[in-house]
Amino acid sequence: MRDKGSPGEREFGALEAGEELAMLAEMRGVVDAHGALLSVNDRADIALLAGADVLHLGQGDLRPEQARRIVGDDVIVGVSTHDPDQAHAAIADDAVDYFCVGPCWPTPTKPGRAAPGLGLVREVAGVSKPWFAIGGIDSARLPEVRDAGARRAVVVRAITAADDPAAAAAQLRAGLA
Ligand SMILES: Cc1ncc(COP(=O)(O)OP(=O)(O)O)c(N)n1
Ligand SMILES: Cc1ncsc1CCOP(=O)(O)O
Repeated sequence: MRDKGSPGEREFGALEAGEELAMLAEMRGVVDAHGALLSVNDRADIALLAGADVLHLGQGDLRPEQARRIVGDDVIVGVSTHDPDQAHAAIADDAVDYFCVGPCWPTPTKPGRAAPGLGLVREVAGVSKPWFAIGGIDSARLPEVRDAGARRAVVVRAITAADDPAAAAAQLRAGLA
């Protein structure tokens, strides 16, 4: 769950911790019904209390080893990275289970975030720790992202802004198979 920059956040302000927990409790039921994972953005305390499967950290959040002290060893911990140093630090960090590299293209979902582009994807291509390309990716761009070496991708608008989100997700999945 990521509320940052959402229409709901713009209209009602950022979620209070209690509101976020209540929403996560509802989402737990939905993700379980679909055999999916429940991922919490930024907040280790909320991930622990929500029984999340995944905690995703940005560069300005708790460091992975600090977050681990809160969520323990059973939660999957991931990190956003935006340059080679950050990516190699995530690769070397035993507290990190996966990492993301991007934005691959500038994206309105992350206003003001400079895009390292596909160069960063190429930098980490072949690394054995699981990693995802992120930022500005849609089905049309997926072949380029794959050619750069990515086998996994994170998208926001390509699904949330699609006329048919289920079809868009299926097309993306097929493009990564
Ligand atoms: C899988 C995945 N990737 C990235 C995010 C993070 O979004 P955000 O908090 O806006 O960005 P960073 O601060 O981490 O750069 C996520 N939740 N999940
Ligand atoms: C959270 C985040 N971090 C780098 S780009 C991004 C957002 C990606 O959104 P979109 O898929 O809509 O470009």
